[in-house]
Amino acid sequence: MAHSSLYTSAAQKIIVPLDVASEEDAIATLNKLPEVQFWKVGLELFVSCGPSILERLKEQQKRIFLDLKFHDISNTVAGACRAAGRYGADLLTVHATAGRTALKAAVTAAQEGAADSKVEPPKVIAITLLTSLSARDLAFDLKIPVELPEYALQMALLAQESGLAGAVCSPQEAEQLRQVCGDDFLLVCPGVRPQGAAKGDQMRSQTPTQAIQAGANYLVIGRPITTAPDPAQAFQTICQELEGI
Ligand SMILES: O=c1ccn([C@@H]2O[C@H](COP(=O)(O)O)[C@@H](O)[C@H]2O)c(=O)[nH]1
Repeated sequence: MAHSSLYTSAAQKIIVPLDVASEEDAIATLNKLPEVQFWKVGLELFVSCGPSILERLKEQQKRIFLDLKFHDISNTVAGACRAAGRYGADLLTVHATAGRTALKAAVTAAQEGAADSKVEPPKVIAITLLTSLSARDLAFDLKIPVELPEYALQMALLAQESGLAGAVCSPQEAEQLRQVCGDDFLLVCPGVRPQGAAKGDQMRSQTPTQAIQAGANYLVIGRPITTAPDPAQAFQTICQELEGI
């Protein structure tokens, strides 16, 4: 059986970030990983080369997670989401800590932007707590006197109450968020590491199998794939792991 049909359902759950600084490098990454259907464009690439990379992805019928993590006053978040809504991305991020008014404004504005350019609106999802932060960081540096799982849950509930479609959380919090927020709330999990892979700056990681079993809809997996000696093989190995669940 061809790899493309064997790994289709698992492949659709994996979002690979294009964490590179030029459109040329992004296209080179795309070409190395033709099986990847869902790509993430984040701050490094978008700030480096602007929205033209989104056009390149759409030309190839790829799905797009526009991970710009807006965090500002509500008027500014709304303006950014209106502009981002015009690109036809599938997912768009804002920080939950922008607050209820900004979150509500983000959803409305993303829909307005999409209507302007006659595309489907992106699903707006909230960052609960960056996966690079530990319980220690939360308590001692951010001075937030709440246990980390409870904090992530409260941020997800704030997002849900504000009309967002889902949240970004670590796989370690996914099970609780799935139980409380229900099956219709999207859970997108970065911080996913195959067994034995380097964690880098990810502080709350789990394996692909653990993340899916905990209730994640999508896994964001970057460096374990993109910096592997054979990225296509690394992607395929993760797909095989997920097909075996
Ligand atoms: O809490 C968050 C939110 C976003 N990310 C993004 O996911 C990828 C993870 O890349 P790896 O190479 O697999 O670590 C990266 O683009 C982050 O910006 C996150 O890690 N945590």
